[in-house]
Formats: sequence, structure tokens, C-alpha cells
Amino acid sequence: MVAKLDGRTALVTGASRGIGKAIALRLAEDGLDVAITDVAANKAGLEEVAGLIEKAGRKSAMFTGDVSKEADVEGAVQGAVKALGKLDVMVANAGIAQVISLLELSVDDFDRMMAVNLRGVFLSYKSAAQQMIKQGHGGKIIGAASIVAYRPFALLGHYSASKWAVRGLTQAAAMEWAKYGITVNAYCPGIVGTAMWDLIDEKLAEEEGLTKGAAIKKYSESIYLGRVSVPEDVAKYVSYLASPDSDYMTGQSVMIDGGIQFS
Ligand SMILES: NC(=O)C1=CN([C@@H]2O[C@H](COP(=O)(O)OP(=O)(O)OC[C@H]3O[C@@H](n4cnc5c(N)ncnc54)[C@H](O)[C@@H]3O)[C@@H](O)[C@H]2O)C=CC1
Ligand SMILES: CC(=O)C(C)=O
Repeated sequence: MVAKLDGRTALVTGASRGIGKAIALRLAEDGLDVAITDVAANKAGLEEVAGLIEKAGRKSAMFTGDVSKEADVEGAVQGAVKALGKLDVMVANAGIAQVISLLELSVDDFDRMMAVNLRGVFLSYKSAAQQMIKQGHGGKIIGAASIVAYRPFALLGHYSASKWAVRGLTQAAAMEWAKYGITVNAYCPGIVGTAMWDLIDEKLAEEEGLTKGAAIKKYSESIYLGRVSVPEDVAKYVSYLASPDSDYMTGQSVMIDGGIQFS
């Protein structure tokens, strides 16, 4: 496929697999040069995605690091700018999930969830905004929320709270950075068939006395469009959020869930 020429650049976190990979590839297909990051343990996945971006005719750069660490996020943003020339689109996608009841949840696990899913998004938003303000021509900042940012899932309490907070942070960032021409929006997927849901399914099945595969089947019965989401469903929506077509939209966290949760 010959990619459209866009001239813009993006950085996607948590892009070695799943939704982040689909977003990185879709933005490359849209004609953007795309930098990607993930934890060092997923370097092989990052290399594969970087190769696919280049195969689509776009430039790529890859960085490893932890989104909960300020130096790692700033290093990736500055590395992307050095490699690709500037930063127009930031997608703060990286996240973790954990299935556990609130009564059993330790402070360490609570803090780790908030460090990755909330602090990681905050650091990604902030570092990208600082770069975009310096560049002086606006930009698109996009974050990973979830349907649980509107209605929590039991046994995913701290995960749900982290995504609810991403929705609040997205609104505040949109207010503060509108004057710089930066829009800030988030995507709220429902049940997407990735490694994250493999883990959720396995743990929910254990908690609820179900067999493997039965939990995702049970939860998917609430999807009006009748199928589990694939990462590309989410990537199509992020493509819109990254494009000039969404220029009059900011501060929104929109469901892309096949019809589970209605806001
Ligand atoms: N799969 C689903 O059904 C849904 C996913 N989401 C959100 O979408 C985003 C992507 O999820 P999936 O692709 O499904 O998950 P995934 O587990 O397949 O991929 C997440 C990626 O983030 C990376 N990551 C995790 N912690 C990191 C850290 N500290 N620093 C850097 N990278 C880190 C992982 O290594 C992985 O490559 C997450 O924020 C998730 O919470 C939201 C709603 C539903
Ligand atoms: C993982 C996640 O956010 C949901 C809603 O399943």
C-alpha cells in the first residue's frame, strides 16, 4: 500500500502490541511518520512494528522505557523530535490491568496502577504539550481511557479509577492548552481482544469459577454490535482524533465499544 503523504509526526506509547500497535500502523497508513515506545521487555514487538511502519513508507523511531518515569517519557518525546523533526500527535496508550477485589488490593498494587495508567498519561500529555507549545503550531494529544471511565467493572476497581481520572485529566488539559491550539481527547474502548483481555479473562474466570474463555464470552454478551472489538476498531477512531477532521473537538472521552456503555 502507498501511504498518503501527511508531513506530520506522532509518538505512540505501549505500541509493541495490541491497541498501540494498531494505532501506530494506522497513523503510518494515514501518512504520518511514527515513533513508538514500550517497556524494554517488549523490544522485539517494537522492532516488528517499526519495520511495518517503514514498510508502509513512513519514517519510524523506537524507544524503550517506563511511562511512569518522567525521564523515560521526556527521553522518548525528545528522541522522537530528534529522529522525526517535530511532534504533532501524541498517543498516551500504554496501560496495565489487574483483576482483584478492593478488599484484597494492596497499597503497592494500587500505587502501581495509578503510576502507569494515570501518571504515565499525565507525563505523556505534559511532555508532549511542552514540545508542541515550543513548536508554536498546536497539536493533537490523545489518551487511553476506557468504558470503565464511565462505569467501573467490579474486580477492576483501581483500574477503573485510573481510567476515570484520565477522563478528568483530559478535560483539564483541554481547558489549559486550547489557547495553544492543542486539542486533548481520549478513547474509551470496551472489550478488545488483546493480551490485556487474555489476562482479565483468566483472572475473572478464576474469581467467578468459570473456565478460560468463559468470562470474555459472558462480558461480551453486553455488546450490542455482537462481537468483541479488534484493535483496529480503536485505531480508526484514533486516526480521526489525530486528523484535522477533529479540530473542533476537545476535552472529550468517547466510547468506541460496539455499544456497551451509553454516556
Ligand atoms: N483491551 C481492552 O479491552 C481495553 C484496553 N484499554 C486501554 O487501551 C490501552 C492499550 O491496551 P491493550 O492494547 O489492550 O493492552 P496490552 O496489554 O495488549 O498492551 C499494553 C502495552 O502497554 C505497555 N506498557 C504497560 N506498562 C507500561 C509502562 N509502564 N511503560 C511503557 N509501556 C507500558 C505494554 O508493554 C503493552 O505493550 C491501555 O491503556 C488499556 O488500559 C481500554 C479499554 C479496553
Ligand atoms: C480493559 C478494559 O478497560 C475493559 C473495559 O475491559
